[in-house]
Amino acid sequence: MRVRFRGVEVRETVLLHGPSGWGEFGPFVEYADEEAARWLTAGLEAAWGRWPEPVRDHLEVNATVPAVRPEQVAGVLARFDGCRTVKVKVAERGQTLDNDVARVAEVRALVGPTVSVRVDANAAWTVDQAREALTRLSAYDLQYAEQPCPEVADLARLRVLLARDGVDVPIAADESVRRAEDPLRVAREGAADLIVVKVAPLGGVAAALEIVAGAGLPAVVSSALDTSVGIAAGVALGAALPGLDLACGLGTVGLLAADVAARPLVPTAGVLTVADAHAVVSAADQPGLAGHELSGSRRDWWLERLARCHEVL
Ligand SMILES: O=C(O)CCC(=O)C1=CC=C[C@@H](O)[C@@H]1C(=O)O
Ligand SMILES: [Mg+2]
Repeated sequence: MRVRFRGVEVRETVLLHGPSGWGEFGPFVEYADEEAARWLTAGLEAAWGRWPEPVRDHLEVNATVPAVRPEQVAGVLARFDGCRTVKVKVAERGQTLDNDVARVAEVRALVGPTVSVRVDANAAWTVDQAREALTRLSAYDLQYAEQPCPEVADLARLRVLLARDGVDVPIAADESVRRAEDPLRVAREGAADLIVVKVAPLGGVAAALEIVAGAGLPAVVSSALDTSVGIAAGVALGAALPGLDLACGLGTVGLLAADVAARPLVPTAGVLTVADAHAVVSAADQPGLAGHELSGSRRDWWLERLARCHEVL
């Protein structure tokens, strides 16, 4: 990683190659096999299966700003060409609400009033903390707040409290969808205004499409910090969604210090195209692989994990 993101400094992943092209298997290292196995299903779908037909040929993508200091924000934004939406990480462990306010204020000052700004707390706040934080951050005009609190019931309660306070910040569910036993519960309980969907944690493009249909809420497709190969699957999902009004969090290849593809899937003029994603997945080779291969015990660890997850399927 160029800068630390969700505690990750070095991103490791496995690329699979099958008759349909390249797939990715890169569950975060702390995930147990049962959860990681869904990521394998997604990788196998990409390399051996078929994705649904696209209904659009490009997607708008958001810039993603990790929990950096305000003086680092301009440098991060410079890596996202033409993005009209910015997502800012907040509630990072070891930081304060003042740090979040300073970062979001810097983003808003740099992008001006017409760009949309959203925040992602990764389930780090209690309801009271979220209420206080979003009340302060709403001064910077937020498009939405992603997973402010961990529990579905907390999200539902927060929505009621914010409405009562007159704080207009919609709530998006991410972990409550991708890490939940029941990904539709958040929709059933009225706990979110929209959902964030990610191909790998949800077990593939087809599975994610079903969840969006079942939820009946607007959806945003986001990455799992994948290489261009995994991002291509995200583009396939975004391209197949019947409705898509918001920018997708698929611009994260620029957060990696290096990528595997000859033409990395980074947004140009704020968009990613289905044609470019298709080119990555169907390439004969991924040239970056040669420079980034794992060896020794890390390689063994991934191969053993792959085998164990395959057993779970
Ligand atoms: O949505 C984006 O802008 C980028 C992707 C992103 O934020 C994430 C990718 C991978 C892991 C997550 O912690 C994080 C997220 O929570 O959405
Ligand atoms: Mg999130």
